[in-house]
Amino acid sequence: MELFPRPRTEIAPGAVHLPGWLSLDLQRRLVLACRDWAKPPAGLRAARLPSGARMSVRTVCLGWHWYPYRYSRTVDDGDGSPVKPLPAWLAELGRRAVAEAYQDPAAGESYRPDVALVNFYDADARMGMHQDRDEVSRAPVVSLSLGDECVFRFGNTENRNRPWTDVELGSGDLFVFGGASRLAYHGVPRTRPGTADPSIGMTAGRLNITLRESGMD
Ligand SMILES: O=C(O)CCC(=O)C(=O)O
Ligand SMILES: [Fe+2]
Repeated sequence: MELFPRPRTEIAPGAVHLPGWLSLDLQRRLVLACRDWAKPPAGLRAARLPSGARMSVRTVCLGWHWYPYRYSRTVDDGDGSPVKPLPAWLAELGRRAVAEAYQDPAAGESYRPDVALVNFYDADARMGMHQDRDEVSRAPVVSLSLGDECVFRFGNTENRNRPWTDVELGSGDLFVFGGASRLAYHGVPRTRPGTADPSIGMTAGRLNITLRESGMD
């Protein structure tokens, strides 16, 4: 429980932050599910960038497997296994997230996420500024955070430089970006190790789940 709950904030048009959106029970359920999804086959791995460098963040995908810079039904850059399915309950959580972030039940109804990227950050992991643009659909991205807090840098749609807004994302926070912000550059310059609440079942690190509509079939 936070002593001073933070309010819903529109960071940019179409980009909404809802602090503490997930109950502790749901956070626990998601942590357990992430642990399961992380197992091989088609488990957690650090993607290799075209430069040859590995990402410091480790990722497991559901629904469609993402690797720089495309989607596939199989883990083409890893063990070749079929990607794990995206559970219906997680897609439903995504619909609720969009409805509540935009205070628009119809926007929630029509949201059909079919991809989830589950990212695990250890104390040293970070994510450079990038756009989520490998999806054909321009439906919103739903982001759920668990464990350690982080600095989430939300930039502009033109380039990876300023102007940007640094948002503190804590465990249970929801961030939705769609509409005019759907192609905004964003990244995670740092996490805040040791800030996680162990009662959700995570003793170290940060998890982030993004839900997306691929627009593919
Ligand atoms: O970890 C985050 O909060 C952002 C993750 C992200 O931008 C992505 O997976 O594309
Ligand atoms: Fe992203």
